Amino acid sequence: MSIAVLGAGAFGTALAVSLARKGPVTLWARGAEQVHEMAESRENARRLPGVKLPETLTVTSDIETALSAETLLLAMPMQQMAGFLQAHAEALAGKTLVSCAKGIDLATGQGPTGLIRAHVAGARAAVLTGPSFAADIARGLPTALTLACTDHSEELQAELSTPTLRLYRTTDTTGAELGGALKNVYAIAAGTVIGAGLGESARAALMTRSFAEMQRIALALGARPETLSGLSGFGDLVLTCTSAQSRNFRLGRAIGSGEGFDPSITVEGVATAKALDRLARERGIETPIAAMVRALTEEKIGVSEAMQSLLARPLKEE
Ligand SMILES: NC(=O)C1=CN([C@@H]2O[C@H](COP(=O)(O)OP(=O)(O)OC[C@H]3O[C@@H](n4cnc5c(N)ncnc54)[C@H](OP(=O)(O)O)[C@@H]3O)[C@@H](O)[C@H]2O)C=CC1
Ligand SMILES: O=C(CO)COP(=O)(O)O
Repeated sequence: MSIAVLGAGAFGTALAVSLARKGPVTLWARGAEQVHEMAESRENARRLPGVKLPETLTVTSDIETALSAETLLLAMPMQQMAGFLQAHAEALAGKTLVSCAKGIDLATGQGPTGLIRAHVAGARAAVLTGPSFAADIARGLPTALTLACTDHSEELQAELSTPTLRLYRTTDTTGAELGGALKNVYAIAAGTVIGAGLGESARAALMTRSFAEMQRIALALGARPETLSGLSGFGDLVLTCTSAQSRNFRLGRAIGSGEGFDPSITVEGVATAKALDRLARERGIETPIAAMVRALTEEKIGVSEAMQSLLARPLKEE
C-alpha cells in the first residue's frame, strides 16, 4: 500500500522519516519553497533540524501527487484540519485517513474523526496518537502508540508499525482522540506549576486530578476506560506533563514563571482548553483544572489566583 504524510511539521516529518526506513513514502508540504529546500538539503531544517531525510522519502508540494496514495496521514495542527478536509474533500473520498493531530476543533467541538466523517464521503477514519516526541521517532528511539480505527485495522497496524514504532490497536476512536487532545491542556497546567516553583508534589497531585478530569469528560463523551488508562491517555499525560520537550508544558512553564513565549510555536492545548471548557459546561461536568488553564491562557486570571481557586474548592472524597 502507498503512504503519504500531509503536513511537513515536526511530527509529519518524523513519521515520514520513520516509515520511509521501511519503504517509499511521500511527504507533502503546502509551501513550494520549503519543499525545494528540503529536497536540496535532505533535511527539514525549519521543523525537524538535524534529521536526514532518507532517499525513499519524496517531498512534494503537489497535492495531487500526495493524494494519489492509498493511506494518508493528516499531520497538520487540529485547528487547520477542517479547512484542509473541506478543500480536498473530493480527492480524499474513500481513502484511509489517519489523523495524527491532538486537539478538539474549536468551531464544532469535534475531534479529528468527527471532522473526517463530516467533510469526506466514504473515508475510513483512524487516529494515531500516544506518547511520542517527533525527535524521538525520527531518531528511531523505541516508541509505542495507539492506532484507533472502528473497523478491523490489523493491516493498517502492520503498515504503520516499524521495528522501533510499535502500534497497539483499538476500535475506540473517541477515547484515543480525547486522550491525546485533553492531555495537552493538562500539560499546560503542569508546566505552570513547575514554572511557578510550586514543586514536584504539587505536579503529581495536579496530574492525578487531571487524569480524573480527563476520565470524567471522556467517559461522558463515550470513551472506554481502558483507552484512557492506555498509551493515548495516561501514557501521553505522563510524558507531556513531565518533559520540557513538550511545547504545551513549556508554554505553561512560561506562564508560571512570567516569561515570554514565542506565539508562532504550535501549542494545541490553548484552543483545546477553550473547547473542552465549553463542552464540560454544556454537559454540567466539573473540570476545574481545564477551566483554570483556559482562564490563564486567555489572561483572565493570574497564576496565584488560579492556584488559590483550585486549593479553595470544597473538600471532598477522592
Ligand atoms: N511535535 C510532536 O512531537 C508531536 C506532535 N503531534 C501533533 O501533530 C500535529 C502537528 O504538530 P507538529 O508537526 O508538531 O507542528 P509544527 O508546528 O511542527 O508544524 C505544523 C505544520 O503544519 C503545517 N500546516 C499548518 N496549516 C496547514 C494547512 N492548512 N495545510 C497543510 N499544512 C498545514 C505547517 O506548514 P507551514 O510551515 O506551511 O505553516 C507545518 O508544517 C499537532 O496536532 C500535534 O499535537 C503529535 C505527537 C507528537
Ligand atoms: O504530543 C506530544 C507528545 O506525545 C507532543 O507534545 P507537545 O505538542 O506539547 O510538544
